[in-house]
Amino acid sequence: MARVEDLHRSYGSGTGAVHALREVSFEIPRGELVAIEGRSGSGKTTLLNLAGVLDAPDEGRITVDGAELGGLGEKGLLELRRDRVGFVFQSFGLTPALTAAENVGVPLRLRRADPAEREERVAAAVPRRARRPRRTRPRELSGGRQQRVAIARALANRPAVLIADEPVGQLDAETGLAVMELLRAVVRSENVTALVATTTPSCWGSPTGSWSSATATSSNRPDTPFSGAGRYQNYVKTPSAHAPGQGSPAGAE
Ligand SMILES: Nc1ncnc2c1ncn2[C@@H]1O[C@H](COP(=O)(O)OP(=O)(O)OP(=O)(O)O)[C@@H](O)[C@H]1O
Repeated sequence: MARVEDLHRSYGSGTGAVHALREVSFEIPRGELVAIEGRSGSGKTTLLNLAGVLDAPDEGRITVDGAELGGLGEKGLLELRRDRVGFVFQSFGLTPALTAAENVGVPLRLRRADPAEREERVAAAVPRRARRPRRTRPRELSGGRQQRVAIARALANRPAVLIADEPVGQLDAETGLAVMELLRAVVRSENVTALVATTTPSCWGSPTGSWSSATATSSNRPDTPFSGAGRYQNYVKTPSAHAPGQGSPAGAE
């Protein structure tokens, strides 16, 4: 469970101050994904940076699995960011010199996970039968494949929170939909809380049939950039429609 309460974040001061977020509140249970939609400049990245512990709010509280981030010291925040948060970026952010499997293993190495656990997690994400992506370097993979590897890397440490900033922004519509389906599936199978920003709501497809949608709470004031065009949209998948390919994102096509 991730809970955001009354978040404020401004940049600059005086007449030049930009109030990127004001009075933003919502909560996301484990195993659910919240899409943050909004035009460019509406504060999506600011919100993701706060939720991903890359930045601190001016006011407000963020709680992950009952632990309030403001109460953690520098060391605690560093460990939380390293071990409990997974990041997915628009431009994939894979290390070019490493193979796909080695990229997936990076967070486990940073945490000094033992080799057996590393192999087990990498094998789950990039199955041995998927030899090509396993041994291939990122530049030899399609954009969709690269993003699948990046998602596997983000989940390698079994994080509590998955942060994705425009994860399909560089993919064509069809590939983007497939990657979004994968994200929805792994959020369920890995029981992670996911926060996904997008300026392109169409990439979500329509929440019909096995999908239901509900709007999460937010109490932005009308003059904030976020309230102008941003909204929180929570797509919840019904348990009866579990997608295949869970747990092996880089191996699933
Ligand atoms: N470091 C900063 N210094 C000053 N202003 C900033 C800074 N970062 C963001 N802003 C401003 O805060 C507002 C929100 O920016 P943010 O990047 O969070 O929006 P966004 O919705 O993610 O936009 P985009 O979709 O273009 O990435 C914008 O007006 C932006 O110019």
